Amino acid sequence: MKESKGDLETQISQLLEQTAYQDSPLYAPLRELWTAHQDLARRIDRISHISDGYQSMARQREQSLTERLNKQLRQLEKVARISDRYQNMMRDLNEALREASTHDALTGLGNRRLLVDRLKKEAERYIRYQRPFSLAMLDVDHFKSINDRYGHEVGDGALVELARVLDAEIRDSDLCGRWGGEEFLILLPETGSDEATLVMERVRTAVERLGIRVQDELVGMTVSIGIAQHGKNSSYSDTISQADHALLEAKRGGRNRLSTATNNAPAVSE
Ligand SMILES: Nc1nc2c(ncn2[C@@H]2O[C@H](COP(=O)(O)OP(=O)(O)OP(=O)(O)O)[C@@H](O)[C@H]2O)c(=O)[nH]1
Repeated sequence: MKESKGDLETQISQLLEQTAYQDSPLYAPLRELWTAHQDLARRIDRISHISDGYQSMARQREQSLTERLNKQLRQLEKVARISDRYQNMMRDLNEALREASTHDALTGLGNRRLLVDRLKKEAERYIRYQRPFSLAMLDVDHFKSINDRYGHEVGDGALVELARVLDAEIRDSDLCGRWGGEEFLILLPETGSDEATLVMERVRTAVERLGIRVQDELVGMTVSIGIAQHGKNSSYSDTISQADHALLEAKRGGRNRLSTATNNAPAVSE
């Protein structure tokens, strides 16, 4: 039967302790061998102890490194989330600013700046391609009396209703904006003054039919409209002036009517 290492070592140690064998010629070499073996075993023990220590140190360092890395990753994720939120906020804010700078707060229609921008573009297109376009300037008739009689809030509500009707009556490619106060401007691309007159007559009738409900009363409202087709050698502001003059003409002619500028001489139609 094979002896285990432990058994052999016990045996040798017991042999060396017995005085009876001390005179044997093998005793001294065996003792030397035994001492060398024990020395070697101690050194191996020490080395494996040190190695174990190193290994556990390395494991600990590895662990703390992983923990530090995970912590940094978590912080990075947090920063990325904050940055995403911040960017979304900035995008929304920019969008709101852009909307506020180009749209009227009361009616939601385009404002004077947006209208002028589009007008300039249409005037440039006219120079390049000679595509016709027309402008219609609208003003609510006797609007002051609505304010005076029912109050400013009802007046505001009437303007909102009016804006909704104007926007509903025109094509998607047209642009209706608030020029200021109770004045509105409609830009009609690809439209000559004859066609613009038809469209605006439809708009005038729609407004005339519109009743603003104030408590039990239905308050009527009408608009006067001046129309001008953009012409050769005209700037966009010339066309605005022509539409404005035509509007004055419609007012002078009795209100609730259209006036179309022809060669700078407005022709009134009821
Ligand atoms: N409620 C309200 N009223 C406004 C607003 N902007 C302008 N107005 C009023 O619109 C009225 C315009 O009055 P006028 O310029 O005298 O013209 P009008 O009474 O409409 O008479 P005509 O244009 O001559 O037919 C003024 O009373 C302004 O205060 C607004 O945003 N809300």
